[in-house]
Amino acid sequence: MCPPVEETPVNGANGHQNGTNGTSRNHDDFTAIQSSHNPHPHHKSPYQPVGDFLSNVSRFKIIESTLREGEQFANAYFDLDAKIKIAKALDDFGVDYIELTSPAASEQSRRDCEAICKLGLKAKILTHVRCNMEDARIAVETGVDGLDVVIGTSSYLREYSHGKDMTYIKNTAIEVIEFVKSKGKEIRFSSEDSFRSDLVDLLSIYSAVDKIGVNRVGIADTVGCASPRQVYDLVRTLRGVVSCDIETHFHNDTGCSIANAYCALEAGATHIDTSVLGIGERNGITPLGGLMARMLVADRHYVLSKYNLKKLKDIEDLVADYVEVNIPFNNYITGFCAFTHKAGIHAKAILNNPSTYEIINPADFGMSRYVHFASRLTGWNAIKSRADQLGLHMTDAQYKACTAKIKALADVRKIAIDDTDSIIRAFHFNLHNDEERPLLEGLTVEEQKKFLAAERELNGEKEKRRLDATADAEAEVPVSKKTRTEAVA
Ligand SMILES: CC(=O)SCCNC(=O)CCNC(=O)[C@H](O)C(C)(C)COP(=O)(O)OP(=O)(O)OC[C@H]1O[C@@H](n2cnc3c(N)ncnc32)[C@H](O)[C@@H]1OP(=O)(O)O
Ligand SMILES: O=C(O)CCC(=O)C(=O)O
Repeated sequence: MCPPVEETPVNGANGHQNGTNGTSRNHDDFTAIQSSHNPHPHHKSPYQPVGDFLSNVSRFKIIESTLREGEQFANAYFDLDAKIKIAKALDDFGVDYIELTSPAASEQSRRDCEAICKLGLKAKILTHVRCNMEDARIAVETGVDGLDVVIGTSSYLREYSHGKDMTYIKNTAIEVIEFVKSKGKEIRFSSEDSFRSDLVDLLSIYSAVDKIGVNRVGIADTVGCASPRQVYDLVRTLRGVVSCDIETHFHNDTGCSIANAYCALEAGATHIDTSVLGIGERNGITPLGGLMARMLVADRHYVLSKYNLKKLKDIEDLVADYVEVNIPFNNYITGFCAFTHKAGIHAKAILNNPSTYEIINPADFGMSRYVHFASRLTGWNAIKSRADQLGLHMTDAQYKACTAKIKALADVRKIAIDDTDSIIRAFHFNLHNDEERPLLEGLTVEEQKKFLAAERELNGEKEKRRLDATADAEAEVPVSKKTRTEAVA
C-alpha cells in the first residue's frame, strides 16, 4: 500500500483544491472503512528502508557532478559565470559535494576550479582526475577540498584506454593517494568500468587503497550495464572488504541509474554521484531530481532535513537553459505532467485524498498537482469540482448530464480547458433561462454535425439501456443472460 502524502492545502495549477470535489479537507482518515485489509497505516511508510544494518538509505551523501560529468554531456558548455551560478544553486540545494572537471583538462578549467574554490560554499569542492601524478599535482594546487581519482580496471580499458596492467595501476594509485593525503586533501580512488572488471582485481585494489587510508573508494558503472541486483552484490561484497566510505556512479544506458543508486545505498554505499537532469556522457547518470524522488519516498524526514527540495525546479531550469534542452514531459517531479491526473477514476479519488494516486507530495518540491478535466476520460466528479471553481452549482444529476455533453464533444475533437468551461457555463445558463445558448460557440459545421450526432447517440444509448433494463426486469432474466444493446440506430 502507498504511503500517504502529507496534507496539501495548496491549490493545483488549475486551481483545484485537494478535498472532496474541491473542498479542502483534512485527510487524517481514509474514505474507506478501516479493516484488517485496510488498516489505514498513516504513521509508518511501507516504503521505509528494509531493516538492513548495512543500509545507508537514511544517511547518504550526494556528490553532485553536473560541473564534471555534466560537462561531458554533448550539448554542455559552461563558462565561468555559468559554473558559478550552477555551483551556488547546488550549494543552496544542500548537496554535500560539488565535483568539478579536471584542472588538467584545460587552462580555463583550472582557473574555473580555483574560482569556485574561492566562493566559500558550504559544499565540499572536489575535482576529478586521472590516476597519475601530473594531474594530481595540478589539482591539489587549485584549492579543492578533495580529489576523485579514477582509472579503468576492466580489460577493455586496460587494453584500449590507458594500456596499464593491474600492478601498475595499484602502484600508481598508492603513489597518488599518498601524495594527495600529504597535501591534507580528501581522496577517493575509483575503478572505472567496475562492473566489467575482474572481481578479484577489484577487491585487491580497493583493499590496498583502503589500507593506506583513502577516504572513499568508488564503484562506477561506466557503461550503464549493471542491474540493481548486480550492484547490490558488488557493493555488499566490497562493504565487507573495506572500511572507508563507498561512492557509486551509475550511467543510465539501460535506465537503471536511480534503481542502482538506491540498491547501492541498501548494500552499504555511502555516496551517490548525480547530475542535474542526469546530464553526462551519452544519456547520462543518476539525475539529482529522480534520486530525490526515490529517497524522499524512502526516508522523507532525512531528505527534507538535508535538501532544499523547493530549489530543484530552478536548478533544473537553470541547467536546461545552459545546455539548451527542454525538460522532458515525464521528468521526475518537474516534468509538466508529473502531478497531473486525468482519468475520471483517478480524478475523483485524488480530489478526495491525494494519497490515492500520489506517493510524493508535490508541495515538498514547491510543485502543485493538476486535475485534468478537459477530455473524454473525465468524470462527473472532476466536472463538479471544476464547476465549483467557476462558482456554478448544480445537482448531481445535472453535473452528470453536463459531463455527458463534454464527453460527447470530446469524442468529436480534442477539447481545451476553455471549451470545457464554456460548456459548463452554457449548460448552467440554459438550466436557469428560457433562452437556449449553444453549448459551444465556434464549432465548424462539420464539428457541429458530429457533436449533434454524438449527443443523439448518447441519448439513444441511454434510452436503450433503460429499455433493456426494464425488459430484463420484467422477464426476470438471469444476470448472465441479460440483453445487451449491440448498436444504437
Ligand atoms: C569515464 C569518465 O568519464 S573518466 C573522466 C573523463 N574526463 C576527461 O576526459 C576530462 C577531459 N579530458 C581531457 O581534457 C583530456 O582527455 C586530458 C587532458 C585528460 C588528456 O588529454 P591527452 O593527453 O591529449 O590524451 P587523450 O585524451 O587523447 O587520451 C587520454 C590519455 O589519458 C590516459 N588515461 C586514460 N585514462 C586514464 C586514467 N584513468 N589514469 C591515467 N591515465 C589515463 C590515456 O592513456 C591517454 O594517454 P596517452 O594518449 O598519452 O596514452
Ligand atoms: O570516477 C568515477 O568513479 C566515475 C567516472 C565516470 O564518469 C565513469 O566511470 O563513468
